Amino acid sequence: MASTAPVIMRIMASSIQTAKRAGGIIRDVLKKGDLGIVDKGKNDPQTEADRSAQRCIIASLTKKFPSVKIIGEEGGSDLNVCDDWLVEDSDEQFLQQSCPAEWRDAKPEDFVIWVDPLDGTAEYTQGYVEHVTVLIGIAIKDAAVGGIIHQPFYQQPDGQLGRTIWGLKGLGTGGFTHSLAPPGEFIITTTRSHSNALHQQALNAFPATKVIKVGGAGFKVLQLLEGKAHAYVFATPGCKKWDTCAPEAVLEAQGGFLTDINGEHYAYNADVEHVNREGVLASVGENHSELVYKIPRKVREAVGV
Ligand SMILES: Nc1ncnc2c1ncn2[C@@H]1O[C@H](COP(=O)(O)O)[C@@H](O)[C@H]1OP(=O)(O)O
Ligand SMILES: [Mg+2]
Ligand SMILES: [Mg+2]
Ligand SMILES: [Mg+2]
Repeated sequence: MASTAPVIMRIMASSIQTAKRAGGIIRDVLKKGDLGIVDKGKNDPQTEADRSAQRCIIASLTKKFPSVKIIGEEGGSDLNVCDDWLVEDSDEQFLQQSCPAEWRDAKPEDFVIWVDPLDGTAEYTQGYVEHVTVLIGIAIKDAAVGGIIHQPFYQQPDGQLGRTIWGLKGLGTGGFTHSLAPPGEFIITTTRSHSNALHQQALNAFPATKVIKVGGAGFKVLQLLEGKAHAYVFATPGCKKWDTCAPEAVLEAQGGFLTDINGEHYAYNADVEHVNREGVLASVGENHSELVYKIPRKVREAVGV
């Protein structure tokens, strides 16, 4: 079954296992205590966990899918990794499912895999480890189609650490229980470490009953999926394609939307600009275009300039 399954199914099944392994690396670096922090820019740290998790993911997926384009947040990585970091297996349960017809004939050269080995690095370095996710997003041509969101520090009821959420458009989602956000309230989830005056103006335009400030694009989308918030607002550039590809695919496989603040989808082919210049607006799906028009036009015009 595994070797004959369509490419999208094999990439998803390998990415699920690889994201779990990367999560283990992220826990190990924290346990050892030497984070090896490097500043890539303002409010833009990188740690040994970002570097090592990326090497694990890109080496594993490159070996399995040599003709698929893979773009990782941390740039070119040394792919000569120890066997322990080379993930060869696939999620067999995922492979039992049938591939949506629309993706069955996609060829390796149609794909781009967008890798954020550790989303929420600022929070990781500050001890908010529950905000951290590993994101593997799978695009076919321009569209974010599949995604893995792995939470290395999620505490399972049996005490085990880590859970893995997946979504594939046309198939659905797995790894979590979907809940609706409370009716009669309007809860916004937004950045805790990358705010500015313009972003604050956009937030002020919404009649929010509560604003939750947490780190990471992956964690904020999980809050939408689990009914803890109605909308995710980020009205400033700063997020990149590897931050939004996996969250967009998972959220939209569950009926939500993730777009820029004008309501347009980003394109995820290999030639796009990495920065999401027009910000991020995500919602559980009931009223996405209404949310777009809540943001004052002046604010929308100023974002990305
Ligand atoms: N100004 C920025 N510079 C670098 N990365 C950013 C910036 N703004 C957002 N990001 C990335 O988008 C994620 C979500 O943003 P926020 O938590 O502020 O809502 C961040 O965790 C970070 O990803 P990463 O942690 O992978 O570098
Ligand atoms: Mg980063
Ligand atoms: Mg990120
Ligand atoms: Mg990152």
